Amino acid sequence: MSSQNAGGGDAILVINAGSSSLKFSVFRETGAGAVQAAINGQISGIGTEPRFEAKDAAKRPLAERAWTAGEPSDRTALLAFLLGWIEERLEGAKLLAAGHRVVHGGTRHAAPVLLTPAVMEELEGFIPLAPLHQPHNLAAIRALAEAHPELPQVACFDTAFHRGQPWQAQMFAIPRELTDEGVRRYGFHGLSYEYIARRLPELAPDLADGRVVVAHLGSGASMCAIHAGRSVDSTMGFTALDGLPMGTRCGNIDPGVLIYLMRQKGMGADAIEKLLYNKSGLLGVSGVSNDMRALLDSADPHAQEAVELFCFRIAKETGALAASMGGIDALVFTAGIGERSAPVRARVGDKLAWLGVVLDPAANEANGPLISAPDSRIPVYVIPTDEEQMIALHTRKALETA
Ligand SMILES: Nc1ncnc2c1ncn2[C@@H]1O[C@H](COP(=O)(O)OP(=O)(O)O)[C@@H](O)[C@H]1O
Ligand SMILES: CC(=O)OP(=O)(O)O
Ligand SMILES: [Mg+2]
Repeated sequence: MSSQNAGGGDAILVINAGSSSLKFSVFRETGAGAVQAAINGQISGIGTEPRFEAKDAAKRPLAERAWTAGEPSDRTALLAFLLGWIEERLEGAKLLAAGHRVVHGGTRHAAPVLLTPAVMEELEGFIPLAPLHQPHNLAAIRALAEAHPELPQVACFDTAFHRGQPWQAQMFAIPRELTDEGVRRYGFHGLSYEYIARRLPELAPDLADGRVVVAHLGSGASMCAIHAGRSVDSTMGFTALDGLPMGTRCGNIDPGVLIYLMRQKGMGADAIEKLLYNKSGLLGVSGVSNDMRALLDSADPHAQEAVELFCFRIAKETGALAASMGGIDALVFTAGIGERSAPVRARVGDKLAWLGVVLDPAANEANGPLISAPDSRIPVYVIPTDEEQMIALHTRKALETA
């Protein structure tokens, strides 16, 4: 890409490559290490009907495109299109680096890292631990390195924010050799939690040292116990399958079920992986959809059961995470469902009445930020997450310290 700086501030490209989408942002430096998003966009429907859209900082549409059946639309072709589009849009501004969300960083990476071939090789080793995410994260890095070998690239890990958890939260009760080789609880969605941990004290300064349960409810869903800005426990474990039921993932499950599937159903690892990652969760329970909006609109009793199970498990995990911290001073909802679904938040709120949670229905309908009533024992917030901004800030910092 161009090394000419034609004004507008140097740029950082952020890529969040998911299982069926490729989200991206272009951030511009605004001085003193600060960054501001200039473009946000995504290619969604990868593997089915890819669609590209991009918006400017004021959320005005910049471009849209769909791919017709005959056109090449595999990941490589889509990424090449995306990079070409971004390059044109940079209009000569200097691209400093690309920052990527990489879901699994193993035990070693407690901070973002500048990518080298050796680090890439290490990260490849985590593909079996995050089959829905890690291969796509790394493919985007590789494609970009091929097209622009000189461009510094930084990996920002979903696991990093959780690396400081107490050992009890990280350990499974299995033979120690397995723990030592890395079979432990890692936790995910760390970039989102880190963003919330920074943002919440701006809204509520007295919560800076508090015990906060954050519910990240997107198509992947998890919850985190944050005490004084640090992760102390989370619902996701070794992989992003654990914890809450999700769009298509099962969440917490008795490992005896897996043995049953192997013995009684003759299922192998690939079939079990597909069942638990792609066919379970809201989709599996409802038989209708993995999309919360469709379930809330459906009269099908199984759709209603899926919603109820989701809310039940969120309430249950809130209690567990509060116990991990010895109490709870606030509850925060974030990500797709957490930010936009008043009915889900209302149901969870009802189930936490024992804790003294009382929501303000009008504030909840308006998506917050404060959605609890004045007489609620703890405040409840809705805070839109911004993983991309966290990645841009980390990438900027990694360049400075490199
Ligand atoms: N208004 C809404 N009401 C309920 N659920 C919603 C709403 N808008 C989005 N969602 C849900 O949010 C999910 C996507 O959340 P998001 O955080 O963008 O997920 P991800 O980044 O994991 O793809 C969708 O699957 C959809 O179910
Ligand atoms: C880790 C994870 O589940 O990510 P996502 O929510 O993007 O699927
Ligand atoms: Mg997400």
